[in-house]
Order: sequence, then structure tokens, then C-alpha cells
Amino acid sequence: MFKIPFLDLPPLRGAAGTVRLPGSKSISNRVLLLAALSEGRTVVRDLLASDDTAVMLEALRALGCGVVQEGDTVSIVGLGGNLLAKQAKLFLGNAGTAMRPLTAALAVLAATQGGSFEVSGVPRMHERPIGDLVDALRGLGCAIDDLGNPGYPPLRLHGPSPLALDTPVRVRGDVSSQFLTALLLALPLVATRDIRIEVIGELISKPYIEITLALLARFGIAVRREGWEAFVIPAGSKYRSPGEVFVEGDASSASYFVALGAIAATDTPLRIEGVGRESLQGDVRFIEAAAAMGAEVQAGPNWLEVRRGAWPLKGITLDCNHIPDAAMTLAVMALYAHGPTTLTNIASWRVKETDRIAAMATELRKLGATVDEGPDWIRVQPLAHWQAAAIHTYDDHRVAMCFSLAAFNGLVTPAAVPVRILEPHCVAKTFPDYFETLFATVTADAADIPVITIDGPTASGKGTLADEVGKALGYGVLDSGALYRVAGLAARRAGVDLDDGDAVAALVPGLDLRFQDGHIFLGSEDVSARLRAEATGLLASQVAVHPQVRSALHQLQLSFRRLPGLVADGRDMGTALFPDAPLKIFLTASAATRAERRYKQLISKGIPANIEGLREDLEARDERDKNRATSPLAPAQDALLLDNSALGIEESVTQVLDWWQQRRPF
Ligand SMILES: O=C(O)C1=C[C@@H](OP(=O)(O)O)[C@@H](O)[C@H](O)C1
Ligand SMILES: C=C(OP(=O)(O)O)C(=O)O
Repeated sequence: MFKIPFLDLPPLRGAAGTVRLPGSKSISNRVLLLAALSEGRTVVRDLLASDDTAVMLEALRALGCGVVQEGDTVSIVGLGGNLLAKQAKLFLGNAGTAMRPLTAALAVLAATQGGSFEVSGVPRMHERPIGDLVDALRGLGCAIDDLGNPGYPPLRLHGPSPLALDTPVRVRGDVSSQFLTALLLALPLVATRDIRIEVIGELISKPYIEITLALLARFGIAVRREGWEAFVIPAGSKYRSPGEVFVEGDASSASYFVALGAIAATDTPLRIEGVGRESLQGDVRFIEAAAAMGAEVQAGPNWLEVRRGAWPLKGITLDCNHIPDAAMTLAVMALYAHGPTTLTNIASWRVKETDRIAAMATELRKLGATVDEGPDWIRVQPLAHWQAAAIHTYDDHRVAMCFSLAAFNGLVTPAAVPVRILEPHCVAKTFPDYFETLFATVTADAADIPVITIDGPTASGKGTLADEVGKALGYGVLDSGALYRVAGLAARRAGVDLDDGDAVAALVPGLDLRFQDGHIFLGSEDVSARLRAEATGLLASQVAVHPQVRSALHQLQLSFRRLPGLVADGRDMGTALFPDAPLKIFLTASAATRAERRYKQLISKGIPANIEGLREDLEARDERDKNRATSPLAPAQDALLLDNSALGIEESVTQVLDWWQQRRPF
């Protein structure tokens, strides 16, 4: 996950490959709760690992359920309907699928068994309505205290109190379907007689009720229904765990990749695995909307393949009530359409992670779009003159994810602009690795991928600075100084004759090399210490004499120019390797300062050192580097000089980031 203040997406151009979706949030949290309410053990496979499921799992632990997690498999030992803990304070983040169903379940359990439970969340959760559910539960006889604003969390659910099961439970369905879902999941716990639930007002987001009913059936509850108006939980209903449940991929998360295919998969279709024709989730019907806009979609039982069909896309007018989450993606696709796109019947957007109608309108306008909005609709005009924009994400995962699609503007305008996503880590709600998954399936022109080069003499602190700048921007790092050593080590390990230049060079393209936090990984092995060893230095000088190896390493270094960007440190990064880098730093420090740093470094590792000797060595090496015939050490003409003799690392990092920001169009 990119845990940084902003992530800059350079212009993106193509999409191909296969995406494996994370588990469905809606199914994951329902199954976890159902498993917790059932008796015995339920093994849940392919569970979504994200903020929303983390708060649900934490709540279940606090309630006394056995929870054992191993990768994406979680085994839950349920309560069998009996409260083990009679008191708990549950923090439920911004997860509607945890807040609403747990409120109902704990309210009826406290009513019948006694207890006191508090449910709360992040500040936005305390602005998301729950009053209709609270009213329904109070009507049933549950004791619920408002701990903040009436109609909103936080709440206290307590008991015992008598329940009136003989009259229908009435609940409004026009603000959120999660209120009805919550009652459907909770009331089997007290179904000593038939319990009838009646929906008041037009129920929204209906397909989510289908998910609820299907999962209830898997846990032994056969709800009888009268259309969307009334639901009856039969007397004697009792949760029975199916033992094992597989969670399908998230259909709302699929929407970003369906859109990606429609916009950018021009050669081969983009394959999306985890949802398909047989999905339980209503959001899979996003493919129909995407197809109406021009996408070519093939669907198998649990996969989709999407490629570009009509281009530009076609503007549509669509009632999106059945796909409230995925519909946000259409608003960004609309930028690439011919003609306006109008999305209607989306009033619920206003009470989700943020006011999504306002958020989408504001951010789309920042890109230059003309957008109109009403209480429950939004209209987006296609965009001709794109502006680079920093997209505010309002702690809303879907705003962050759908605006990443704006980075394809280079496909419709010659002057492609980058897109900055602020607080990209908000995707953790449902798809923590969203951007990593995106970068693995999209392509960009190398020239568009930003590189910051940091060249300079030995011991000037290039490596630390490159690492820190890379971390701050979410960019990859290349420590080019280590490459001959890596090549030498890899050749020795492969048993290759170090005098055979062709053979050593042939190994280079296959090196799986990664620089992270000052460490160097070959495959999954941290080889940092190995590379520093004297013996590896000798291997390096043996392989460095071969021109074939030099040229293979040159190619390898260029291949580090990957999304979303690169910080490359070395001696000729700005002059020879990346002459078009938009920011080049030449880092220096006085020989005295560098000698002192090296001295401290050695001493801290228990290696004896002499500061005067170190200084003389450094000066001699500087002289050699400056005057050598091939690639002498010299700043690129357009490099900025940074003398860090009197600067701490933080100050140097801030300086480089300031220079970088000055070059950005945001
Ligand atoms: O029940 C569910 O899993 C959900 C129902 C929908 O909410 P509303 O019913 O409030 O529209 C949806 O937006 C949410 O992401 C998940
Ligand atoms: C509305 C959403 O979430 P929640 O489950 O918190 O309602 C969403 O994921 O878009």
C-alpha cells in the first residue's frame, strides 16, 4: 500500500494482463458475522483483508469468538447465539457493513440475554445515518441510547428488555439497504415465532439484499419474501454453519478494471478473475453499463475479459440505483465519452464515505470537466482540455480508485497531464493494494515516467537520500553502484565462468533485483551484507571488464524506470543513463564531512578506522573519478547542486522534495 501524502500518476497509455480481485467486502463481512452467530467452526477462504474486514474481525474477537487467521483464510468459532462477553466497546471505523449489522445483532442479543455494548467509528461514520435502523429496533423493544447526535453512531445497545415479536418490524429502505440487511441478519437469533419485516418507502440498492438472502440460505435460514415489501424469518430458524465458505472477488473493485479495459485494452483484453456471470454481487452488472458506453465484455462463471470497443466511449443516461458503488467509476469514464453521461437515482451517494455527488463534481471540475449535479443525480460532459489536478480523496477509497482512470487522458489529448491522488492510502478500506495492482496491468511511455537522479562522489549520502525521497513519493529506487557487485555475485552463484563476458551478460536481464530501505534484495534474499564483502568486490571488478556486461547492466538500469517513478543514485545517472530526467541532483559534501560519516559508520559496525586515512582516500578517489577518461564524475549541465555538509538527512530530503514540487504542474 502507498502510505504517503500523495501519489502522482504519470500519463498512462495501455492495459493488459490479468487482475486477481481481492475478496468482496460485502460478502466477507456478512460471512464473518454469520459465522460468529452460528455454532461451531466456519472456515472462510479468500477473505478480503482490508480496513473494513479488520474492524469486523476485531469486533468478533472482542465478543469472544475464536478467530484464527492464516493468510486469506480465517477460521471462526461462533457464539451459537450465546453472548460470551456481556460488555464491549466496538470501534468499527467507517465500515457500514460492520456498523449496521452489528448494531442490530447486539441490540437483539442484549435484549434477550442482557449486556451493554457501544458501537462507534471514525468521525465520518458518526455522520452516516443509522436512525431508520435504530427506530426499527426500538419499535421491536430494543434499548438503544444515542451517545452522540440522535440518528447517528455512536450508540449504546443494552438489555435485557422484552421484544415484541408478534407485530411486524417496520424499517425504512430508502436511505440505505444495510438497515434491512442488518435486521435480516439479526432476527434469526430470536425467531421463536415467525418474524415479519416490512419495508417502508422505496428500497434502494436492492441487489445487496439478494446477497444477504443468499448468504442467509447458506447458513440455514430460508427467508420467505413478498417481493421487496416484506420478508418473513420462519419460526425456529437457527444458524447452521456450512463449515467452509469461499468469498468471491469484489465486483465493485472489478469496476475499475472493467473501465480500464474499456479505455486502454486495445490489443488484447484485460482479464479479471474472481467475479463473473455467476457472481452473487449486483455490482457485476456494471459490465452492462460499461458495455453501453462501448466496452467489449466477455463473461465466464468467475472471470471477465474486457477490451476497448467504441472509442471515444459513448455517453449514457442510466438509473444507477442498483449499482451505487460501481457507478462512481462511470462518472470518470464519462470524461472519455462522446456526449454527456447522466447518472440518476444516486441519492445514497450523499451519505456514504463522503458526499460522493459533491466530491465527484468538485474533483471532475478540477480536471477541467463541466459537471452538473442535483440532489440525486450527476451529469458529466466529455473533456477536451485536460488540466493536471491534485485530486482530494475525502478518505473515500472509491474516489481514489476511480480517479486513477483519469491518468489515461493522453489517449484523447496530445498534451497528456499527470494526475495526483491525495492520501492514496484511503484505498485500504476495501482494496489496500489497488495501486500496485493497477501498476502491474498498465503501461506508460518510458519518457513519461518521472526519474529523479542523484549523482555524486562516494560517501556523500546518495543512497540514504535516494531511499528517503523514493519512500516519500512512492517511487522505486535504483542503487546503480551496487550493480557490478550484484552481477559478480549472481555469476559466481550460477557457476558461470567470470571471464566469459557473454555468459555473465546473459544472466543480467534475469536478475530479480529490488532496492528497499537501504537493503538490496536478489529475489527474496537480502544480499546487502554479501555485496559489501571484500570478496564480492573482487567478483565485481572481474565482471566489470567485459563490455557485454556493461551494456547488459545499462539495459537493466533503464528497466528500473517503472511506474509510478524512479529515484536513481550513482555517478552517471543524470549524465548517461537518464539524461531526460526532470530533476537531477548532484550531491556533494566536503571530504572532511564525508570522512567523518564514513568513520562513524565503520566504528558503529565495530570496524576499526582512521579518520585522516579515510579522508585522504576519499580525496584521492574524487580526483581519479573526476579525471577518468570514460564517464568522469561531473554534474549534468542541468543538475542542481546540493552540498549537504551542514545538512541533516531530513533537511536534504525536504530540499529535494521542494525542488521536485516546483517541477510538478499541481
Ligand atoms: O450491504 C452492503 O454490503 C452494501 C450496501 C450498499 O449500501 P446502501 O444500501 O447504503 O446503498 C453499498 O453502497 C455498500 O458499499 C455495501
Ligand atoms: C458505501 C460503501 O461502504 P459501506 O460498506 O461502509 O457502506 C462503499 O464501500 O462504497
